[in-house]
Amino acid sequence: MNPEISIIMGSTSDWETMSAACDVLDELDIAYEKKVVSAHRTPDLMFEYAEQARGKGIKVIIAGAGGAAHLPGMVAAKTTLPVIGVPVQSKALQGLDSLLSIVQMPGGVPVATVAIGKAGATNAGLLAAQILGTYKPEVSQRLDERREQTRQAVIESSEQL
Ligand SMILES: Nc1c(C(=O)O)ncn1[C@@H]1O[C@H](COP(=O)(O)O)[C@@H](O)[C@H]1O
Repeated sequence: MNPEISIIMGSTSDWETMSAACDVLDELDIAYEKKVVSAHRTPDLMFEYAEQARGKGIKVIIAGAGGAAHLPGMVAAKTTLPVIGVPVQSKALQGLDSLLSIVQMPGGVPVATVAIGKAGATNAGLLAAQILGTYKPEVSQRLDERREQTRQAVIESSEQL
């Protein structure tokens, strides 16, 4: 089965963060593809990738980048597939630069931006799954089960406090 979710990142150094999105999709048994694509370093590849994504059957793109994080916005400029942007934590500015580069898109070209770092990448995976869940009942059922596990874990942790 062709993957319906694409996870792209500006560098292999983003993997530590972006692997959290992959972990969630693995847990939910959702197929995805992952790739390093950079608006700055491989601009032609980035354009080609964004233009061809829909034709390949991709439904949602998760794009993570750090620093001058133009990748999510530039991909969003080349496709009307939903793009979820993950601000990777940078060394110099702790990811505030990444966040602001991704979140402040001009009107007309949205990027759904999540929080900085691994927790944001986890939520990006969940949000992508939730989008698939709007038309795939088996996915929304797995998401409901995961929510229930989270609820139970909080109750148990409270009892052990
Ligand atoms: N922000 C971007 C883009 C882009 O937006 O196209 N391409 C790479 N990068 C970011 O540069 C940081 C450092 O990359 P290196 O570790 O390879 O030097 C990474 O966080 C990457 O996402």
